[in-house]
Formats: sequence, structure tokens, C-alpha cells
Amino acid sequence: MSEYDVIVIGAGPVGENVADRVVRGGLTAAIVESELVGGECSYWACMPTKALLRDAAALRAARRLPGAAAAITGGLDPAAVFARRDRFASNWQDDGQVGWLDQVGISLVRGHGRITGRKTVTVTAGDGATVELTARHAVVVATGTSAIVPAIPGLADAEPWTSREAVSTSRVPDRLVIVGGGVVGMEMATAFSALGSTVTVVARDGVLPNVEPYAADHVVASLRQDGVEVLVGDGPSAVSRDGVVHVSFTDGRSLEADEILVATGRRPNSDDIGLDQVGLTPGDWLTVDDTLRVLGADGRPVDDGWLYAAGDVNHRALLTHQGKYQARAVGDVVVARATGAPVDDRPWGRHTPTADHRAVPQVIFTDPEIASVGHTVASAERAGLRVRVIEYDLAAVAGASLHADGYAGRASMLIDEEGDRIVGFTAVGPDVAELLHAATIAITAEVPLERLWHAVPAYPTVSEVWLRLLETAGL
Ligand SMILES: Cc1cc2nc3c(=O)[nH]c(=O)nc-3n(C[C@H](O)[C@H](O)[C@H](O)COP(=O)(O)OP(=O)(O)OC[C@H]3O[C@@H](n4cnc5c(N)ncnc54)[C@H](O)[C@@H]3O)c2cc1C
Ligand SMILES: NC(=O)c1ccc[n+]([C@@H]2O[C@H](COP(=O)([O-])OP(=O)(O)OC[C@H]3O[C@@H](n4cnc5c(N)ncnc54)[C@H](O)[C@@H]3O)[C@@H](O)[C@H]2O)c1
Repeated sequence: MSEYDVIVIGAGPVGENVADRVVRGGLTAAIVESELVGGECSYWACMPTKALLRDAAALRAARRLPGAAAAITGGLDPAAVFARRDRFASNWQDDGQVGWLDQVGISLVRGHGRITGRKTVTVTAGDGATVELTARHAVVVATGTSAIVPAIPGLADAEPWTSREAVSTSRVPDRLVIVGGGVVGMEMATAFSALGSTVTVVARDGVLPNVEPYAADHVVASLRQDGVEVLVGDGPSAVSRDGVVHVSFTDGRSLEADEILVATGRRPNSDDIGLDQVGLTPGDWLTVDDTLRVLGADGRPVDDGWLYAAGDVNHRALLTHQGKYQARAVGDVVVARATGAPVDDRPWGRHTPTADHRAVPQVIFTDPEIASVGHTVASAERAGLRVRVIEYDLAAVAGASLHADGYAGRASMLIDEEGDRIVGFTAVGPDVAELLHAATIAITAEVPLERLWHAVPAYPTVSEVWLRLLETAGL
């Protein structure tokens, strides 16, 4: 049996950052990992997907400028794209990250972790050997999520790709069907269409339902222009594979493909981590309080509050940067509670990841990109906020028209009618990703509009849209 101050289950980006903060705070930490240190993000999600998308984005950017376009003599080289992707996925080897754990003094225990008692985690290694770890102060669950494969007749037997297979393949299928019009589905449609696949997206419930509809419309129009078929409103009723994949729909239509990718959302990796030991239901998302202590059915921290959950598994925001923000807060609060230092759990306090509720930034790396933070019109309505919507055509911004010929895009901001502060921002257009952090700062810092008026965007940059939005708002 080994004893540590803190045990973290899951060495994805979130678990690694929790352990790092704990060790920086002077405590000892062990991290348990059943696959690769670095988690989904490093090997099968953020990094490799963005590597798959980046070459095509650079090529499109050059094609939008006549002089640069004249220099392009060939198309995308899939083998070179896959080779660069392999580098960004560290060739699915975790020695680099293991070396970092060692360097900062975090103990790695390889194997599957399960809670087997109060502050106790039993780790089962690949060869079946077990080791029992106990925590003096806290156990933090950071086990992430896995792809959902929906119960469509024949789908599982047809051995569909999930995001893992799509992201790690070195093969471009001639015809690719993507089930799901969410973020994974639309990014992969963008990537594989550029790599040369004929892509059909089956977006039963619409495309990118959580962003402003105008932004999703821009992406759909652009994908359709590139030959991607986007089917909205119907889902597959049956799937089979006999060399090729056959997809049937409820209205009698059917289509054939060489590969099928399921991108229909995520489920928490919580089915086999011993949740029953603390009175919770295996397979559920973990509900947490504002310092990320796991809550029981009675709404109170389970046991006496030694169990925490951070990252995807608590379902607050399924994004790496937001999970790492939670990790910094939870690592620090565990140290504070262990050492008797003050806990700052007020909204926006040091130990409270309040931005999860107010200002979650996201970039969707489609063509065009979508950058958003805070509320959309729909989410503001659901939250009962009265907002004023200000929109502006990005094509009318000097910096945007210089950036690319035929620049098409749009930006909007939502102003809280009562507070006169921005509570939401969305932009869609080529290379809007880097516009986002200004909006994130404006929202988290609750900058009054009359002060924002003095933040002058440089000319001629795409950021000049800020000035245009403020002018449109009447300032
Ligand atoms: C295709 C795709 C693209 C994405 N792109 C982006 C993006 O561009 N930007 C962004 O911000 N987010 C992106 N995301 C989301 C991002 O990947 C997740 O938000 C992030 O990985 C969550 O980190 P995590 O540490 O909570 O979980 P994970 O990264 O899933 O890590 C959890 C770790 O826990 C381990 N584990 C699980 N159970 C156990 C156990 N019982 N014992 C031991 N170890 C265990 C797992 O093996 C894994 O290593 C993307 C997701 C997908 C699917
Ligand atoms: N750039 C980024 O930030 C980025 C990139 C990829 C993923 N992610 C994160 O990963 C998470 C998971 O993404 P995702 O796209 O897997 O999930 P998602 O929940 O965003 O989208 C899944 C979509 O599949 C649809 N769907 C479900 N069942 C279906 C069926 N039977 N037939 C057809 N459609 C069906 C849903 O209506 C939904 O629109 C997201 O929450 C996102 O935040 C982020």
C-alpha cells in the first residue's frame, strides 16, 4: 500500500494539471493512467484533429490571395498531412509526458483505477496485478469521456469509426458518411473533404446546434460549396457492411460509403471507477459543487468531501482549456484545505471556476472558423436574460477584406440590457479564432461598454469589428 496526499485518476490534460498544482503547493501526488499519459486531447482529439485541418486551412488562405494562389501548383498531400499529424500525436507514445511527470515530482501508477474505499484507489495493471493507494487528503476523478455509439441496428457490427479511428487513420476513404452534426462531425467533414473524401454528414438534429444559427449556416454553405452533402432532419435507421457500408433512413432512402464515422456525442468514463462505493451510480456524469467536490443525491459533498471531479467527466464544459482551468482551481483548493489556508469560494474567487458558467470560449476549426464565448441568443433566453443583439458583416471591415479576397463572415455581440456589459460574442469567418480572447476578457472582466469604447482596435485588422459593433450599438 502506498500513501500520497492526493490521488488523481486519469492523466489527461486535466489530471496532469491537477497533480501539477498539488505538487507545486507542497503536497505529494500520484496519478493513475490506464492508457497514455496526456489523454484523449493529446493523441485522439485536440492536437491530431487540428493537425489534420491545418494544411488545408493554409492552402485555402493562400488560394484567397491571387498572387499566392498563382504560386500553388498542386493539391494537398495527404501522406504529408498524416505524417505531420503523427508528429503532433507524438506517434502515440507518451514518453515525453511521462518524463515531465517525473521531472515535476508526480508519481505515475499505470493501470485502471477504481475507488475501493474511503480515500482509497485500487489500481489494476494490464497483467492483473493490483496496488492499493490511499490519499491523506483527496481523490480527484479526471477520467474524461468516450465516444457514444448509438443503438442503431447493425451499426456496432459495421465497425464504425469513432473520433479515435478518424483522427488516427492514414487512409482517405473515397466516400465517408459522418453521423452527427456536432463539433466533431463538422470538423471531420472539413478535414476529410479537404483530404479528398466525398463526405455526407447526417445531422439528424441540425448542424452545430449550440452556436448562433447564422454561424452554423456559414459553415454548411461553405461545406456544400466544397461538395459535402449535409442531410438535416433524419438519422440512420439501420447500417450494414459487406465490403461497403450501407446506411438506411426511416423515409426509405439509403446511401453507400466506404467508411462511416460516428460523432454523436460523449459519455463519461465513470462506469467502472467504483462510484457505488460512495453511493453514486456507475456511468453517470459527476455533479460537483463550485469547488468541484463531488455531490451526492442529497446535493451535499459525498462522504466528508474528499472526492473531487474535474474536466470532461463533470460535464461542465467538454473542452481542454476549460478542464485545465478547473484543474488549476481544484489543485489549489485541495492544497488550501489540506494546509488550512483560506478557501476563496466566492463567485470569481481563486478556488471557484466561475467562468464555466459565464464565459466558456470555443473555437470550431471548420472553414470558416467559428469563435464564440459566453451566451448565444438561445442560451441567454433559456437563462432568462434580456439581451440586445448587435451584428456586423465582417466583409465590411477593412482588415478582413485585406486579409482575404471575398472574405465572408459575421460577428455578433450580446449586451445585457440591465448591466450594459457584453455577455456573449460569436464570430464566423476565415481566421476568426484569434479574435476570441478579446471577447473572453471583455466578458470575464465585465468591462462596461463606455470603457470598452476606449479599447481602440489597430487598423487595418479584423479586430476592427469591435469598433463597428460598438458603433452599431450606438456608442
Ligand atoms: C475529436 C475531438 C476533438 C477535440 N478537439 C478539441 C479542441 O480542439 N479543443 C478543446 O478544447 N477540446 C477539444 N476536444 C475536447 C477535449 O479532448 C476534452 O475536453 C479533453 O480531452 C478533456 O480532458 P480530460 O483530462 O478531462 O479527459 P481525457 O483527455 O479524456 O483524459 C482522461 C484520461 O483518463 C484515463 N482514464 C479513464 N478512466 C481511467 C481509470 N479508471 N483509470 C485510469 N485512467 C483512466 C484515460 O485513459 C485518459 O487518459 C475534442 C474532443 C474530441 C473527441
Ligand atoms: N474545436 C473544439 O473545441 C472541439 C472539437 C471537437 C470536439 N469538441 C468537444 O467534444 C465534445 C463532443 O463532440 P461531439 O461532436 O461528439 O458531440 P456533440 O454533442 O457536440 O454533437 C453530437 C451530435 O450528434 C447528434 N446525434 C446524436 N445521435 C444521433 C443519431 N443517432 N443520428 C444523427 N445524429 C445524432 C446530436 O444531435 C449532436 O448534434 C463537444 O462537447 C465539444 O465541446 C470540441
